[in-house]
Amino acid sequence: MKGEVETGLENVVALESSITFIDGEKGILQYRGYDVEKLANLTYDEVSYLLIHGKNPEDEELEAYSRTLKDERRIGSTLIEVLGFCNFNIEAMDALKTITSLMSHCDPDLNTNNPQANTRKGMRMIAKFPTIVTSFSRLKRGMNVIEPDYEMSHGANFLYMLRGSRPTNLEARIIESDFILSADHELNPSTFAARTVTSTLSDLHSAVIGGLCTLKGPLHGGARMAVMNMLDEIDSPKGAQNFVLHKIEKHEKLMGFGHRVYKTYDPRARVYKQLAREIAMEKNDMKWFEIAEKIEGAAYEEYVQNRGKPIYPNVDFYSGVVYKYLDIPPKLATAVFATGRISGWIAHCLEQYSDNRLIRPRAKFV
Ligand SMILES: CC(=O)SCCNC(=O)CCNC(=O)[C@H](O)C(C)(C)COP(=O)(O)OP(=O)(O)OC[C@H]1O[C@@H](n2cnc3c(N)ncnc32)[C@H](O)[C@@H]1OP(=O)(O)O
Ligand SMILES: O=C([O-])CC(=O)C(=O)O
Repeated sequence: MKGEVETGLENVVALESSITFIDGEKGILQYRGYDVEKLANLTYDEVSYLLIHGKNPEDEELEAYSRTLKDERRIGSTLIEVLGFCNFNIEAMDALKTITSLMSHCDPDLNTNNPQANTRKGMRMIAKFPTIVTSFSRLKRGMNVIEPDYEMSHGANFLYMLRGSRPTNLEARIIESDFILSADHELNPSTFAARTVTSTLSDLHSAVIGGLCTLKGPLHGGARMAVMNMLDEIDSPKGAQNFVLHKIEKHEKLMGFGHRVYKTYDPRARVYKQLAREIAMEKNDMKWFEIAEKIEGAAYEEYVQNRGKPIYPNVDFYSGVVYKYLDIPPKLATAVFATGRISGWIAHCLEQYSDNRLIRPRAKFV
């Protein structure tokens, strides 16, 4: 056995991948060689195709990809019935993992594990996640489930199914960018989990369930829900400074801040901050944005003063602010993140299957 224990596998390079590049010192993030800031202006379908197929789609390829995703949006009455049985005190993530598991039973490619079948299975999950999450949310609020629209964009249809009314153009644009910005992030914990499941040659639904269970934790995607709860708790820009000081005094983590890889501002947080500003202005309600800016300012100053170095917002911070403005309930936040992340998981699982070696590190016995 070589080497010392790297706790949390920090800086351990576990595999080669041609999907996503991160420079954590400079704050650069690229999917398939393209800066995420630019990709955030495309459609989710385009970026999903890019991640999964490793190239930009030709017009007709995008047309066909998008058509399949739209046509696959519907979930059957059995899945809706089971959603109805889910405990409504749970987070949408728990419903999503239950339904993903059940969905595998109904998948026509259930027992096939080749690249074509896995791409089809992956596309079904990408298409149906918005329907599952929004249906759960509506049932939880005692409302009827909305049939998907088969023409709207991925993002616009998500908000339509959540609310039962069409979103504004800006809202539709913002949720589309949200799904793109959330879509992939190299070997983050949930993707690593999904790849580990894949590396045993288990099936794609199992790998995605592994990803969902991992994303849910508050140190990972669960921080997005925690950020929304924090905004509610602070409730006014005046309360932000004290909130941050209190966290430092109690040696508690500030949710939506810090990152294993970024030593500087997370490039996605910068885009989310701009989106949050735009939606706040459209709604003529700067409250959540101002609270967030105060938290960010206080976190920077107080951590420099108390710990000698700043902490910066990560992807979960301003996305939580954006969700406040989109009226996404906190218990839905991490499942909305997963609705974007699913394309990244599928891309990584396909890459893993295509050149597989069992992922199996060692422990140092003590
Ligand atoms: C989609 C995503 O997963 S993005 C991350 C979402 N998670 C969060 O926002 C939760 C809050 N953040 C954190 O817990 C961490 O920053 C993590 C889990 C993201 C990264 O963790 P690690 O790389 O293991 O860093 P670790 O937790 O060891 O922190 C290193 C130092 O920075 C401090 N630190 C890191 N993040 C924070 C934070 N959010 N608030 C306060 N201090 C922090 C730690 O206390 C530690 O200080 P010390 O060296 O004085 O003990
Ligand atoms: O990369 C990570 O460790 C966490 C993260 O930002 C993500 O999954 O988007």
